[in-house]
Amino acid sequence: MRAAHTEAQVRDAEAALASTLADGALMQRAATGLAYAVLGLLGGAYGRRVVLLVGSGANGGDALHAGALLARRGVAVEAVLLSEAVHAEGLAALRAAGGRDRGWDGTGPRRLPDVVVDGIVGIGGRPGLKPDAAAALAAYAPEDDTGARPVQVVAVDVPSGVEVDTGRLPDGAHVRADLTVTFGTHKVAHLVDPASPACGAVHLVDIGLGPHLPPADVVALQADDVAALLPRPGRAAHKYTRGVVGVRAGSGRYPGAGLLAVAGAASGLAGMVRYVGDPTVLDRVREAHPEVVGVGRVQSWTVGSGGDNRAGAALRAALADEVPLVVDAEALRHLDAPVRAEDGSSVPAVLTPHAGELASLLGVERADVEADQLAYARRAAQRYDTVVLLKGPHSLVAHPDGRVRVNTTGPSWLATAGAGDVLAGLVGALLATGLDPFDAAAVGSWLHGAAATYASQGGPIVASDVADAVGEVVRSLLA
Ligand SMILES: NC(=O)C1=CN([C@@H]2O[C@H](COP(=O)(O)OP(=O)(O)OC[C@H]3O[C@@H](n4cnc5c(N)ncnc54)[C@H](O)[C@@H]3O)[C@@H](O)[C@H]2O)[C@@H](O)CC1
Ligand SMILES: [K+]
Repeated sequence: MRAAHTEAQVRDAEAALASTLADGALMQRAATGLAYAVLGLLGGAYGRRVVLLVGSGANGGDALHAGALLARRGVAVEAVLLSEAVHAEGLAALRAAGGRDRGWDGTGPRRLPDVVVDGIVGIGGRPGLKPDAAAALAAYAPEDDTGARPVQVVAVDVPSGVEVDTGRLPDGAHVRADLTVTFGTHKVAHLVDPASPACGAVHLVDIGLGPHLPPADVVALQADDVAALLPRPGRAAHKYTRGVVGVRAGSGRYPGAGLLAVAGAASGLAGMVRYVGDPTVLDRVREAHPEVVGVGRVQSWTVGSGGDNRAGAALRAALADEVPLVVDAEALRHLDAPVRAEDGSSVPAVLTPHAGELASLLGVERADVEADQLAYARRAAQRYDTVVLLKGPHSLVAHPDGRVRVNTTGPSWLATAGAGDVLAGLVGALLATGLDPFDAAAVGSWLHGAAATYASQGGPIVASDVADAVGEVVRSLLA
């Protein structure tokens, strides 16, 4: 499990740990990890040039101490001090090791360095960069019109300027890193979009914080977590004990969505798939998936993918069964908050909106959701009193109690028509096997992304490729 903590949680844990250690020991651990990560990126020391952008706090102190270690190894290190007052011990260490420093006077370098280290601000930073910091960054790590850079940028702890606890980006400038070296635990911004791409690759340095950290509210499941949650048929299993998933999706207008939702549901995780819906879709489903059967009892429903104006009726029919369900696409438009069966009892559900659909569920603008995904996913989970899977490059699975699982699997090629239909069917199948909605949504989105990676191999894919690859991913997890 990759855990992401908030600034306050990190500060409490650091205080508890620091009280057991000599002064400055934690910063030394952080700076050493940072220096070795930079050395790895440089691929050597002699002849390499590193510039440190240094702000007023301990984040700048990390950069200065790492710079000292790099300078002792033979790297040419120059610190650009962006504040009158920087970490005094760090600066002394850098100077003693032969590193140079200068203030920022608006003039850029004669020759660009190999790596720029962003020690402007860490978890104590306010959003955005001050004009001096933004100008120094642009001078030492210039970008062309496409955003490409000749210089690699390593962020200390977090890319300066991003919002650490929310994953939001500021209105103004922020650092865009190739590598972020963080300490003790991940921070929310490392996992949550739109901030997470600004972190580049994230490298975690263990500074001994683990025992002092509380359970994280924001986590990302890893392969072993998913393997542990995967349903496996017992020795005495038969198709009904493994779970029956029903699909009410697709329409005369969008027959393919029905087929793809069935393909996701028919990944082999549940014991049986039923399709209930448009007769023309049913014929095509039977042709493509001869194992799929018609009306009967189910342990879960997937409703709404590629639906038409009958999606409301399909949703009501599914809710009436009072089994767990996935509510997707068109069916989302017919949901009341909180999600309840007709008799008022609560029904375990997973809503699977993309940002636009989540915006409609909450009566806000799509751009607002995209800018503040964590907050809006949590708000929807609370308002609808159910698990919400907000689909995106890093999909969020939000529980009404505030916990969130971030999905980090899947290539950009997964942004393809019908991929959401496959996901809805897959999560429905996992619900049928008995996983609770939070687990089914998180495991489903992890498998969906991993299947896309497997199918893509770095190239283009279509949605049915994703469904076809789920079995292979499950096999490798179980191996
Ligand atoms: N606390 C600890 O025990 C450890 C902290 N570490 C480092 O310490 C960092 C946190 O240090 P600090 O609490 O000193 O805070 P920061 O270094 O994040 O920065 C806070 C300082 O920057 C100024 N500032 C805030 N927003 C700014 C902005 N947008 N532009 C320019 N200046 C701004 C503030 O006035 C304050 O002086 C962590 O991110 C990590 O890098 C590590 O050394 C590990 C140990
Ligand atoms: K930073």
